[in-house]
Amino acid sequence: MSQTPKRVRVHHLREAKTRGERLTMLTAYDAVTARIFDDAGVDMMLVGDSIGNTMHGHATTLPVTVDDLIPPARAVARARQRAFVVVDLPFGSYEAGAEQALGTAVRMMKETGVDAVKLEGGRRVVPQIRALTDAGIPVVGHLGYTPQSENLFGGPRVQGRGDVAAERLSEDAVAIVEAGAVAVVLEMVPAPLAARITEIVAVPTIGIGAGAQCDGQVLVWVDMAGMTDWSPRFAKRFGEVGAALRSAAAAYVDEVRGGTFPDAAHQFDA
Ligand SMILES: Nc1nc(=O)c2c([nH]1)NC[C@@H]1CN(c3ccc(C(=O)N[C@@H](CCC(=O)O)C(=O)O)cc3)CN21
Ligand SMILES: CC(C)C(=O)C(=O)O
Ligand SMILES: [Mg+2]
Repeated sequence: MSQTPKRVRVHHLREAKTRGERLTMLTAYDAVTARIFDDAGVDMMLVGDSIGNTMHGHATTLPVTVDDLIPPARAVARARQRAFVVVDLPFGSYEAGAEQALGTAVRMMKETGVDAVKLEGGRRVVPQIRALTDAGIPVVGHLGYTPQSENLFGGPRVQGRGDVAAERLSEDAVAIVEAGAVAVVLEMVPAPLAARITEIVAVPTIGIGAGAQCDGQVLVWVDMAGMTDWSPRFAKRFGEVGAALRSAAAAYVDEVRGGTFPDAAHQFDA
């Protein structure tokens, strides 16, 4: 008899950090993959705005809307048995201020069943994080290279190099944690700086291209599984699922064309 595993809840994140247990996070955009990742023991699933450049065929995350993210977030939350589910607040849905962020986040919570929302930025989003936290909505922060600001950064670049930038990034981390962030994603941050931020904040840091000293790691699942021709340097391919899928589809095409599928086992008698 299979038992439903105990759900990862917000307080488990801080407990994992205290115990020195590393947290694992992957993106998920649908129920099929969410079930597989949950079953594999992934602690947290992110319905990321990376759905834009992965599943929706955009070049970046910028065109992604709240309406784009709600159905996938609902599917992942529904499929989840154990993992903590987070949805990104997409570009343009929270920057204007606490009121806009609250409207977006409340809608996400009401319509999807996720556990938390994630938004990008440091001190500039402190009022938003405070308002959501006050409303009972857990917020995950995101610092370093924040892809929604790629036009300002001039592309994907490591953030926090040099003493001044490192100090600014550390202060941003402290500020968003003080505002209520329950975890902080650190993207493309020099490993020693990510290690220092990990030491000074009480909530878990989740790294992506931020070294091994973070409290957890996150990857975009299509990068992790080897579904694409190219992925960022920090993303290791842990499988060749793209090649496996291509070969399954090619075998299907061959058998249909050759008349060997469907066979007796896959059709119905009169
Ligand atoms: N598939 C995918 N994987 C990701 O990790 C990811 C997304 N999509 N979309 C949202 C953001 C955007 N990210 C990106 C996108 C591009 C690079 C990139 O082009 N990196 C180059 C240069 C890095 C450097 O300056 O050293 C690389 O060669 O890795 C990195 C992170 C990370 N996130
Ligand atoms: C890269 C991760 C952290 C993310 O924000 C996303 O997948 O959208
Ligand atoms: Mg994102």
